[in-house]
Amino acid sequence: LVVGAAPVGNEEAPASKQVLILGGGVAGVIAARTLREHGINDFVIIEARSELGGRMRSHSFAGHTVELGANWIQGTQTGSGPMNPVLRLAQKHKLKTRETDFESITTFDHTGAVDFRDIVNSADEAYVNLTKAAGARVANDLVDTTSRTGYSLVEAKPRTAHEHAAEYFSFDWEYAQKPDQTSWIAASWNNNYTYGADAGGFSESNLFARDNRGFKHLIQGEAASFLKRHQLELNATVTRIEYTNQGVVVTLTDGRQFSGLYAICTFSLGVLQNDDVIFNPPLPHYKLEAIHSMTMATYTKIFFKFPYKFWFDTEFGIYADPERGRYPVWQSLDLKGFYPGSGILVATVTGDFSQRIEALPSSFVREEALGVLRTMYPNTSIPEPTDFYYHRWNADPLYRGSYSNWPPSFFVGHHENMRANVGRVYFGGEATSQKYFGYLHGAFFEGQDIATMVAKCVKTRACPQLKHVDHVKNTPYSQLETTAERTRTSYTHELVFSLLRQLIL
Ligand SMILES: Cc1cc2nc3c(=O)[nH]c(=O)nc-3n(C[C@H](O)[C@H](O)[C@H](O)COP(=O)(O)OP(=O)(O)OC[C@H]3O[C@@H](n4cnc5c(N)ncnc54)[C@H](O)[C@@H]3O)c2cc1C
Repeated sequence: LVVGAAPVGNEEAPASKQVLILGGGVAGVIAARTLREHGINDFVIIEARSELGGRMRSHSFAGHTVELGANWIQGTQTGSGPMNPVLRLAQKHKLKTRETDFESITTFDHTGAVDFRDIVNSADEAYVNLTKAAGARVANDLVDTTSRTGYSLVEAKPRTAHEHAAEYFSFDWEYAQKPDQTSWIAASWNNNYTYGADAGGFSESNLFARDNRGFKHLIQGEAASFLKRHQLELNATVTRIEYTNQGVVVTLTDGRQFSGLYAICTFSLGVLQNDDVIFNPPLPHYKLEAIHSMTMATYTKIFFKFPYKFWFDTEFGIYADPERGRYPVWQSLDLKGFYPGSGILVATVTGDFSQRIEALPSSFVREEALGVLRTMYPNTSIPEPTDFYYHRWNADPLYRGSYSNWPPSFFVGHHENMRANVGRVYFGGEATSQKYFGYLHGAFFEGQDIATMVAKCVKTRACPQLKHVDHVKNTPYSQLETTAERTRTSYTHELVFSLLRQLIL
């Protein structure tokens, strides 16, 4: 395929391809499919790994296929309402799934099994109240703040280990970060657009992929249905992207170059944040501010294979450790409808705790997590696991985390800037989805939307420039000065009064 890249100058250079699609995850494959639907076949997907799928990543573990990355179709469809496009793909490719029952839980603390399911239910209610209150804030044009503030204002203030574990299960386990680190308003719309049928979302249902071909099969199967061999370049890692208003040239680690009239970059937010790919000219300041203001969170699944099942018969075990976020969620795959008889138990950790275990040797993490199981089952002799694995998403240079999360200091203007094109490089992936950031369907819609736009560019050469704002602005400083002035004045008055008081006394 290709190569002798055309130089990128001031005039439109003869390009090897009309469109370069950088990355072969959901966004990249759906972008390719969309271009094809618009009659554009002169494109190539450039993917670093030896297969398509990206963060849909399965792993052969103890004789079964488990998912290191995405596992659930989150939100399906309510009646004839909007349908999650990932569900449509799953149906087309006959993916085996199983509905998850989040109420099927057993609860534990440092003394063993203790029933605090009522507290878990209250935390679920608090989460619903949190999202409702966020809606009221939007209606009243109030500023965003942290989800922690939101929880406090709806009077959900976890104090005990049980309350923290319950809150974790309904919040951190979804966003991969704490309420303190997460926007209140964006987290709520992200939830509502996915799960809230009355807010235009899909449904509350979550389908767990449990297919021996792997969840990735739906994207690989889809690619196989339309992609030609010459439209795909695997084992091709991009190190450099040179761009102008006339074209794009990318350079790979092995020195090969590809040129295109346009490029769609679907690399994760983490990859963009970590300078794993160099842009030339460097990305403009507004773009960099946006990229570095969103968070690439981390969600880690820790897989154990035991010689036999000794644990709960529910789908989940919730463990309340005195330290919040320390191995709080355990999911059994050794269940009817999942992988019965498999002996597989999965613990999940997120956020800072994920980063911590990524920095530790696997043997240490294995013992630490086994220690938690011994705490949960003080009267049971826990057998030695015969297999153990977790993926270090944060250290992985192709992802640098698991999925994006919206922090409270990230504004809608920032998000527009994240999505905005620079020259002829367009950006699309889960993180550029304003409604569905973090999710597979976010990546799907972005791949589709950006490719539709680029298809128009190719056909008409009249290319829409995506909106960006040069400066994401705060409250006008003139108003702040007035306030500061006022504060200073009253402070001075207080000082004078206090000195006078001292003199008098
Ligand atoms: C642990 C975990 C659990 C998750 N759970 C769920 C879930 O249950 N449900 C859900 O909806 N979502 C879930 N997600 C999120 C979901 O997986 C992502 O939103 C989605 O897969 C992102 O797709 P994408 O195409 O935007 O990005 P990616 O999948 O990251 O695709 C980008 C591609 O670019 C490639 N690449 C990166 N750098 C380079 C380079 N320099 N050169 C060439 N190629 C490069 C990568 O290999 C990758 O294939 C989870 C993710 C993780 C990690």
